[in-house]
Amino acid sequence: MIIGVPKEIKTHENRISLQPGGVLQLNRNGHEVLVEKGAGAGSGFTDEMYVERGATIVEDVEEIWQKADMIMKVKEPIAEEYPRMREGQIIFTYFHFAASRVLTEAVVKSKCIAIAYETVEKKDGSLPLLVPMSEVAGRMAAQEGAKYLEKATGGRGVLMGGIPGVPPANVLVLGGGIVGVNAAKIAAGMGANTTILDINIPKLRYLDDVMPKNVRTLYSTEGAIRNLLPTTDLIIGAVLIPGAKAPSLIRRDMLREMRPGTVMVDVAIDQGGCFETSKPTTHADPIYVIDEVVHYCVANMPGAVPYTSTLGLTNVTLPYAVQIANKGWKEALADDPELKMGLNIADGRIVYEDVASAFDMDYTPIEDVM
Ligand SMILES: NC(=O)C1=CN([C@@H]2O[C@H](COP(=O)(O)OP(=O)(O)OC[C@H]3O[C@@H](n4cnc5c(N)ncnc54)[C@H](O)[C@@H]3O)[C@@H](O)[C@H]2O)C=CC1
Ligand SMILES: CC(=O)C(=O)O
Ligand SMILES: [Mg+2]
Repeated sequence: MIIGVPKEIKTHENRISLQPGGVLQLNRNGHEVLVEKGAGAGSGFTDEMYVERGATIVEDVEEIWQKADMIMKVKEPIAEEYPRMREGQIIFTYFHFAASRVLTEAVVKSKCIAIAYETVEKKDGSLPLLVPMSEVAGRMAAQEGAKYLEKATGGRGVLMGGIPGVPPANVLVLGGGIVGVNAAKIAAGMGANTTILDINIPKLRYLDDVMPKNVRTLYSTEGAIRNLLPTTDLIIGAVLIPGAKAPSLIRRDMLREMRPGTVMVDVAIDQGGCFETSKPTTHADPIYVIDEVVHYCVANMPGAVPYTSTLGLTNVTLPYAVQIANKGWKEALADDPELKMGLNIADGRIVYEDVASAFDMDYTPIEDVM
């Protein structure tokens, strides 16, 4: 198979979908890898490193899309990439379809085979291709929150850890999954009073056992959230219903219950966001203010730390990419129920129910396309 690795073109997205060592592994399995010139530079990988491991460097991105049987990306295709997607071509990347009707329609129209990292799912419900990026985004969410709590960036002017004699910041983490736990660890490590809210009681029980003393857990209800808003400094949105649009846990009227300069970091923005007032922002212009509340809604947070993120992402995606390349998508998916969960759209048909229902579009059972 020919595998194409285009350069990411989303704003300030410096990750790449394959590190040089991955090329070697695909070569060893009999596949050819085309890497766009300069695609690894943002993550610290030169063209020479890719060539040394057996890749062909291609200057013209159109040529990569035309020749590749499988395109490996990091972020979802953006408008300028829509016309490049081809019928029957496998695209293996984050799609987050439920957040974008335009993208969903473009992929349906292209008739490509869209295998989404974020819905590959293990039997226990965990999402192996999302985990490392959720770890990065969660840890970053606390860091970014701390930064935007500073006065000069619009925040309340509160130091996360306080000092002796002055209390620390109060941090609410909505969702105690991978993002939430990592956010809470860093926030608590900085000394903040941290509360994790979730609707999964066994998870709260576990977190209560393992988290540091300055982290407490709370069952997530609208009432519980409202009670905390007047004393909260930083809210981190980290809920997920896999494949579906995130639920709006902070509604517009709730902003009035917060103090001016409160900061909200909506990590769940890639699934549409869990605050009603969230809209996607970029690393170039990450925040905006509504009702004196600072909103940070960057949809590709890991893109800011590409060295760490590229290695973390490619550690987990490569074994699946090898399976797809070796067997073709139908056989690879038939052999691996985890990977099968990743198929969202194939041959113009939506086969992931939550994506179809997000936009009231037609749903086709996956067996009909396999
Ligand atoms: N913005 C970015 O750059 C990135 C965003 N993400 C996104 O972050 C989100 C969270 O991802 P993970 O932590 O990996 O998911 P996860 O599945 O590990 O955790 C989600 C948690 O939300 C909880 N939850 C669901 N409904 C809830 C409610 N009403 N109240 C409180 N908790 C609720 C679940 O019980 C679960 O514990 C996803 O949308 C993911 O795509 C992940 C990485 C990067
Ligand atoms: C998960 C995701 O959307 C990202 O890493 O950008
Ligand atoms: Mg994202």
